[in-house]
Amino acid sequence: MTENAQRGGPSWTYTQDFYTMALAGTCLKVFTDEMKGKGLCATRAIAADDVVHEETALCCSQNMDDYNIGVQVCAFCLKSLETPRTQVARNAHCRKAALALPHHQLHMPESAVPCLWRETGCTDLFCSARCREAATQKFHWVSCAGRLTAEQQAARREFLQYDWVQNGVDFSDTAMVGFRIVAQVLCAHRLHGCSMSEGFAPYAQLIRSPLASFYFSYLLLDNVPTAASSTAEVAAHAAAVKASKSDPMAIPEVRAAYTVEGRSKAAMCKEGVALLQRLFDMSDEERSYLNASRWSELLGAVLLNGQDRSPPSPYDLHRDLVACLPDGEALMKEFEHNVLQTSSLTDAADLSHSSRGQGIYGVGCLFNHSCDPNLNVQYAAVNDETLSVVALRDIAAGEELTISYIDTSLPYAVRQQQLLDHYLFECKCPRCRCESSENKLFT
Ligand SMILES: C[S@@+](CC[C@H](N)C(=O)[O-])C[C@H]1O[C@@H](n2cnc3c(N)ncnc32)[C@H](O)[C@@H]1O
Repeated sequence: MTENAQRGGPSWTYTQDFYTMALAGTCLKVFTDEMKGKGLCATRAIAADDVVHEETALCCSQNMDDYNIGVQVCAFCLKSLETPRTQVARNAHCRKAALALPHHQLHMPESAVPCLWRETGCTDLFCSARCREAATQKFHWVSCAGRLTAEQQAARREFLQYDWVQNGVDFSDTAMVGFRIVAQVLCAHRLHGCSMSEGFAPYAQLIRSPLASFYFSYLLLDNVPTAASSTAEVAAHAAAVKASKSDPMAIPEVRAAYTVEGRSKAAMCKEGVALLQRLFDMSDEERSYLNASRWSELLGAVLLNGQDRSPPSPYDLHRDLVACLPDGEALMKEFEHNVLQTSSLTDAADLSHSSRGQGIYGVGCLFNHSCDPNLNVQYAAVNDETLSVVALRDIAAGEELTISYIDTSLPYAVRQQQLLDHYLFECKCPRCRCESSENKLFT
């Protein structure tokens, strides 16, 4: 164990074989850095716009709110199974309005393959028999609602309805990914005869931190000053950021928000894992492996490594298609105007709400952050759970490969705050170093 890990911080140790296999034939190489932990660099020169990496997810999962309201996606790859019409009807709460969608017949509906245990209560759908088979082998064998006893089903409902909002931060989507990872580990153990640690091995490579290390203070502060704010505000903000490094509770707003509830994060993890133990009817061996501290660490790993995995919206795809037809744009504008008149929606953009999810990528999560990244992550290239990473500019052999974890158009102070709160590090990329000295001159 590294010194860092002994102090409760993330461990930089990893299994070389895991990455040797995963990176074979790519232009990527793992390196370790004292500050950043593991990272990836280029083994050869890369040209702008080249696809640098493509990978399917170790695990991906629909966000809990969308799952609970029945937004239909493939339960394996998250591809949307809605038609533009069903999407409009759901978002506008109005089937009649959706029937007027111009040129709706242009949409070729995705097939929806039901779960093998639909007769006994599973409502999950898949986009193909192949996805159904992959899901069954990987996790669905143990988590399928149609295969659970009444007591397990009750625990499953409790898990889905559990209050995952803790101190103003919603952990439900993280819990949903964690749930799927636990199902994968148990499926490897029960169906494929692996030990619990073998089943967990791909996730043990991920940078870990207990949930208690995550504060999200930027989500709790209403008026985070920006670089454009007054100098005094920037100075006060900088002082607050500095204080928050050793003690986030030093920010009064954070302290206020964090003390309103009686339940601690540790209690949330304990209750969450107890639900999982009931839900999966775990044996003693499984319970001792998947205990509250591993669950907390797993949620931490998901928070640090989860990547947005939102399938393209069928409504957006349809609107773009219709816009290419004569009068198409005008037709769509008129349609949206009419929907807004007849529904409770106030913004046409709300019609596009498809489904959101998250993916965990074994190699993709090794890209470190820079506020001036040389790579861009694309999801829309393929309508499944594939991650595709493209070069934003020419990259020299040996250069570190970086993506941005946040919106790079944000001002320096806000970027630093978000990275610290969510990813637990201070960014010292060349752009931040430059802007930090400008800020010092300012104040
Ligand atoms: C998605 S992981 C990236 C891979 C990670 N370095 C590892 O060892 O597995 C995100 C974590 O990497 C570290 N990290 C990423 N970019 C960094 C940077 N620019 N400076 C310092 N630490 C960074 C932080 O600990 C962050 O929480």
